[in-house]
Amino acid sequence: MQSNVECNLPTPESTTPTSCSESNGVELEKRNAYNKRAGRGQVLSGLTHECGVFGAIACGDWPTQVDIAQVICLGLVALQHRGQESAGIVTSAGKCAKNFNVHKGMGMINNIFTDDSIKKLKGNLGIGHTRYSTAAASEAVNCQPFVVHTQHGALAIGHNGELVNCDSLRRNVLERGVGLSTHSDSELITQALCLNPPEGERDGPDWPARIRHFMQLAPMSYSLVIMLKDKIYGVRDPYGNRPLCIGKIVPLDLGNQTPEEVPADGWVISSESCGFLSIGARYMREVEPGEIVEMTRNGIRTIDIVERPEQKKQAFCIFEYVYFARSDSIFEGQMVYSVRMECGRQLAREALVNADMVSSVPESGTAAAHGYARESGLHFAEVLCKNRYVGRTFIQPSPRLRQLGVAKKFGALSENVKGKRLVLIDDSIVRGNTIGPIIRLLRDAGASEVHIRIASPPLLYPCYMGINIPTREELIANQLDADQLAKHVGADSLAYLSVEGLVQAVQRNLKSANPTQVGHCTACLTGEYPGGVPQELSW
Ligand SMILES: O=P(O)(O)OC[C@H]1O[C@H](OP(=O)(O)OP(=O)(O)O)[C@H](O)[C@@H]1O
Ligand SMILES: NC(=O)CC[C@H](N)C(=O)O
Ligand code: SF4
Ligand SMILES: [Mg+2]
Repeated sequence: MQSNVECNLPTPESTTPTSCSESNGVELEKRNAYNKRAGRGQVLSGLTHECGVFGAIACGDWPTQVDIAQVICLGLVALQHRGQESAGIVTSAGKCAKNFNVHKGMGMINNIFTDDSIKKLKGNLGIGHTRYSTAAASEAVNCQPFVVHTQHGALAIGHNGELVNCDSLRRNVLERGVGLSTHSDSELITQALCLNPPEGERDGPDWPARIRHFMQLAPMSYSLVIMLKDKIYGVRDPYGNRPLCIGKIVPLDLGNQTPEEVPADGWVISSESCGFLSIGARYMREVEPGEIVEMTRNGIRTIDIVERPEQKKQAFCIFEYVYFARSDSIFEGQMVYSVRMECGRQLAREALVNADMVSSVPESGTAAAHGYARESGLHFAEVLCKNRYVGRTFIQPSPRLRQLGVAKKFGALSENVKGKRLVLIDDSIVRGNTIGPIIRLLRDAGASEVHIRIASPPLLYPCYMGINIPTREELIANQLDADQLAKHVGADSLAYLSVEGLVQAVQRNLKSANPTQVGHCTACLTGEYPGGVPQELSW
């Protein structure tokens, strides 16, 4: 085992706010990261997930036979990996509905929704949300969807993302006489949509104009489901930073027809497509960056596509491919699993090792490990068994148990490991807390060499678009280069995928109607933010 090198990593307590006079860049970044995260659980490792949004509407005669609330609930279960703090569903009966039916709560979907609560969520359309907080505390008051009553009826919103210009938009909304009851950027979006558009409205509310107006005020980052009494709007920000896609609910028996040919029983809209088959829906397409889609009982249609400023490129979050999304989801015409395999192949081309076998840190490193194995000709075998019940909601460990760290989560498959020279693939290294104890575990189980290969480049910069990468100094790659980190974690060698390699792997088999517009956000790897460095960060 190699000796550890010294590194000056911050303790979680060192991100406590400092006095107001210490407002140089780093201190400001630290203080704002702390304020923004106030009320949220402490994060010890990894990138924390995002939110998931979901919407469903029945076609044909209403009241419908389609079990809308159950469809949404199952749709949210499929998005559970995107957020485990709280969830909610809001349904509506249609134009004559006096009120929306609302059920929200803290925790996981299966604990929040029971047969009883689902029965009460009657309706012909509805939206749902599962939350990992990025702005405002993880508390019941910030659970989504948000519901407000406007002059023109009720409005509900589910939001995935984070507004980069939250503070100025907040001032703008407050100056127009609107009150806000939380610090949530998603409530802010709800209220911003209640503002009359500058060109005014002739015959009642013009919701598409209001949405367009909001999109001009806030360039990114959001995928939204917006529900009125009898319709749902799906909205993706002009950069396409967060995912959103459309599915069609079709009869269970299609005979010899394709899903495109049969009339829809209903339509769904979701952050990811991974849950569609479980609710009898088929994937149709993505919502395009900047697109506003309207879903009614008569079908779906594009209302508008809002342009990006100054012809900037799309900026879909590349970490959706690396880590966040479920492997069976489809983005840009390709399955996430295939892209992860492609990253592994590329990693083998860039950083081959002379070893006996390839393995992975389950689950998210596994597809890349298979790609690495195929490209290198090395044999793949599992070396770690993951306890799927040690989740984020696990009891706060005592200091003694906390020191055992990831050993709680993984066991070594010692018979596969003994005497072997291993290449171990993980998807990412963030704070560097996970990989060291895993290497120890494998060495204790008899591995003769452990070479670490990471299927993404070093994380160096914070994310202002909704991912919890708090401060530069918490990112281990800003403290140690690959060789130093190898020593620090006790690996025989360590190498990352290059930024160019990652982008190539993502774009190699991508299908786009508009290839010149394709683009991915890599800001946390390169420091190049899609809209330029935000002028006024809310951090
Ligand atoms: O460098 P660190 O800060 O320790 O974080 C890196 C780890 O975090 C993520 O996994 P995580 O354990 O969060 O969840 P997973 O089981 O979904 O992979 C990621 O897949 C890495 O394994
Ligand atoms: N992770 C997300 O997308 C969060 C949405 C929103 N910013 C919130 O904190 O509720
Ligand atoms: S900075 Fe990183 S995590 Fe954030 S949106 Fe861009 S690629 Fe995704
Ligand atoms: Mg992991």
